[in-house]
Amino acid sequence: MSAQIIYGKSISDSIRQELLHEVETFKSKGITPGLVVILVGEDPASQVYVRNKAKACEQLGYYSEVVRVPAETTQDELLELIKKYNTQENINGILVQLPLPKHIEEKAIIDAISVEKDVDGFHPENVGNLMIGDDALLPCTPSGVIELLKRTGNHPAGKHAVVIGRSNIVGKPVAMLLLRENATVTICHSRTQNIEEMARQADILVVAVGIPKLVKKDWVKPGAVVIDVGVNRLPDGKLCGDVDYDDVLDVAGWVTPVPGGVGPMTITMLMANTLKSAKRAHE
Ligand SMILES: Nc1nc(=O)c2c([nH]1)NC[C@@H]1CN(c3ccc(C(=O)N[C@@H](CCC(=O)O)C(=O)O)cc3)C=[N+]21
Repeated sequence: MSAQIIYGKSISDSIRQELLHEVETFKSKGITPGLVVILVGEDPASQVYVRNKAKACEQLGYYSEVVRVPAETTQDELLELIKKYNTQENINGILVQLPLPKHIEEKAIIDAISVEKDVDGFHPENVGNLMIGDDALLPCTPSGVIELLKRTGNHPAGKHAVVIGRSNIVGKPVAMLLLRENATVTICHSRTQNIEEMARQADILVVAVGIPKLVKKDWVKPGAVVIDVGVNRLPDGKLCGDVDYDDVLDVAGWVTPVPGGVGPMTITMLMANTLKSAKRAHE
């Protein structure tokens, strides 16, 4: 038996098609969603993502700006830039690409982005609303994971979901969203004992730790859904996940590839958030 592959790229394409219809209705009222992506410094991996985001904007007919500032930009200068976009009416979403250079405090930057334009869903008020279950801009990768599950018929309700990783960007929010979908959720991390055994309890296993090929077939319950959030650039330039894809293939029921799995969904959910923010701004 071999796992079914979850083609994030094609699921992402069909969501973009749905978004395109919505955008067209919206634009017929003379309103265009706008996104600004701010890139500090020249990290080559970030360049690729930023390019993909700009491409998605073009595809959907959004207004988009990419602002590139040098790595030496001060925190105050960056805060000024954010303030400008906070008040600029043609901009509905502000994304400051992370990680930032060490002399800039990420928290100060995230806090400065207006809650309404926080399309990453990283602002404390959006995080709080996610936790409470109120309406919020949800973080893109976690909501992409939920979409992948639902659109392949793998509804989380009643399932045991095990999340490996506890970052603010993926692990914690994806656990919260799974809980909201009525899964029973376990969060594992670097200090978890018997992590392999924990993972093997999962009906849905979400891995977001940034360790290439950490998860082997012994970690996977037969038939489980394995969602690989890892994006690790290997020395040869190739992209690889946190899951040993070839190894788990004959044990898992479902598995996401890297690339072509969660990555494209992240950008699509960013587009969905930007549209949501634009709609709210014109209510
Ligand atoms: N403020 C902020 N928000 C982010 O959402 C954010 C960020 N900072 N910093 C970096 C990470 C990483 N990230 C990815 C987005 C798309 C792909 C993606 O589309 N990946 C393609 C392949 C791309 C390639 O070939 O490199 C795939 O997996 O198929 C990957 C990674 C967003 N991030």
